[in-house]
Amino acid sequence: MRIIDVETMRRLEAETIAAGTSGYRLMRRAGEGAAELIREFAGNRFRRAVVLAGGGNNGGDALVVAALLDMPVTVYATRPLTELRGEARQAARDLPDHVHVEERTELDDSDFRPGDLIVDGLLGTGFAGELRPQFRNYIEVANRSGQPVVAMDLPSGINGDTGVADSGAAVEAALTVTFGYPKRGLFHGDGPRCSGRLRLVDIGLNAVEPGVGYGEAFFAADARRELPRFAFDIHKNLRGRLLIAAGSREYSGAAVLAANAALRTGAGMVRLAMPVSPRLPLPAALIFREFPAGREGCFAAEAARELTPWLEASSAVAAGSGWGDGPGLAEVLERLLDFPGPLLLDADALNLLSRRPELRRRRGTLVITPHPGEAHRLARGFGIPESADRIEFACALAERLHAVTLLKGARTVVAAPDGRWSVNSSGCADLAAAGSGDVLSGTVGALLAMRPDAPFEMTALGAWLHGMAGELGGRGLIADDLPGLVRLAVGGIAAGSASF
Ligand SMILES: NC(=O)C1=CN([C@@H]2O[C@H](COP(=O)(O)OP(=O)(O)OC[C@H]3O[C@@H](n4cnc5c(N)ncnc54)[C@H](OP(=O)(O)O)[C@@H]3O)[C@@H](O)[C@H]2O)[C@@H](O)CC1
Ligand SMILES: Nc1ncnc2c1ncn2[C@@H]1O[C@H](COP(=O)(O)OP(=O)(O)O)[C@@H](O)[C@H]1O
Ligand SMILES: [K+]
Repeated sequence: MRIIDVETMRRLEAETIAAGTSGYRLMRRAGEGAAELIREFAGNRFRRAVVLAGGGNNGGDALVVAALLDMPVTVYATRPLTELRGEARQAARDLPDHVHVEERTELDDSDFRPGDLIVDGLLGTGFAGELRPQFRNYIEVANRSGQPVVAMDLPSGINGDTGVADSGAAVEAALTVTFGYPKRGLFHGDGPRCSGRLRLVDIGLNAVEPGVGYGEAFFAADARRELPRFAFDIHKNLRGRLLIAAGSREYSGAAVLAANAALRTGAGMVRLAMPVSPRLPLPAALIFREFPAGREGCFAAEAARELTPWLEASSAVAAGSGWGDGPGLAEVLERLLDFPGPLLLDADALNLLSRRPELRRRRGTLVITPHPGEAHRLARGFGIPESADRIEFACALAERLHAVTLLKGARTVVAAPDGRWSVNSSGCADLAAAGSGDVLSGTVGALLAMRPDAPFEMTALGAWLHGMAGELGGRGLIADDLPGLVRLAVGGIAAGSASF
């Protein structure tokens, strides 16, 4: 989905309205979509919704939500609802009697209590200039309450174009529901930190013209389009044959996590090559072999030659998780780089490549999945200037290494050597846990094995499925849980579920 700036958003709204859809119709669609997502997010955890309504259309969206929630609702309005204009005025008129409205110049801590779900409809794309004291007060008290906030369109206080909280205060949302198209500010500056989980509601805006906009963000609709679909009578050999070359004596768990994830993502056949026998039980569905190890418990150089029959039997390879560091690994890496299909390199394979950039030659597609530390080492090794802007940095790595580059973190970026890039919308802080990257490498590897011809799309899809698995797991998640949750995310998308 194309990322756009505020001016383009206004133009598309105006054009859609001129083409015959009323502004209020658009606002209703936004509010209805948001209310549905809030119901799903909230479950039965909350006793009351507190809706913060500013004086513009962002407030109007929140009033539509207030009318639709099936729990007690209190609206704190920054100005009398009778002073609202246009569509927001209409939304105020349509509020049912049971919604309790208070016009408040100021809020204090006692205005929120445990069991509240806060809806932020203070400021959206119309926010400009210095935050007025009343809005700053609303934002600060809401953040201080510790109750989860769902932001309408943008977290209030965030500039829709730059993502910067220019006035030093912005809503820290648990969930942001953005309307029509994702705005640029959600992906820069304070945007990723303040927006929390991200969802998009289609409000039927005119389509953005090709070439307009700024890059792509990957949402559930993109996952629905990209997920490989199989004929009813497919054979396992056509569902992707992945070789995972991973692990060491010290880090055998990494290999097992990657293998589980690849199987649960739906690869037809997964082979796991390790330099040791894992101390953990392996899934029976896995094909496993122990390869020669050096003294330090890592792959020995002889493993490079012995891998040949397995490489010939595979449609993609994922390598590097838990490799550790040993003298034989460079030869193994060289052998893998000769593999003609897609090769995913992660973790220690990337660190090795950073130290030995001359090894970078390739017949097939290379996909790299660095976390920020590994990306930093690659930048040093390959002489790439580091950029504080993660999108720019991922693009520079992709271009220099001629590799589809997945730069991990909140709002993971996937960049292609040809300049395309896509920011992932799914994911949450619960993914910041040991082993979660190993699962990602198995998931992306499986998708590359299924669709070797679409490495950029499959890598972006893998990031989305992994992020969604994290969201499904939530607090207390450990990497061992993730493969099963990836399966649920894949299953939900494949079955056309309305969730996500
Ligand atoms: N149009 C459509 O069809 C659709 C629009 N949609 C929704 O509308 C949103 C855009 O609405 P918008 O343009 O009304 O602006 P909005 O974000 O509510 O902000 C304006 C308000 O903020 C105030 N304000 C401004 N600066 C301020 C400051 N520094 N400090 C404090 N206050 C400040 C300003 O106050 P005023 O200057 O009027 O006193 C005014 O009250 C968009 O994000 C989306 O949610 C969806 O429903 C889809 C259909
Ligand atoms: N704050 C966060 N929000 C969303 N995703 C995150 C966050 N922190 C980490 N992740 C994701 O978790 C994974 C961590 O991978 P990595 O750092 O390689 O972990 P490990 O090496 O322990 O497996 C990546 O997919 C990354 O994008
Ligand atoms: K908002």
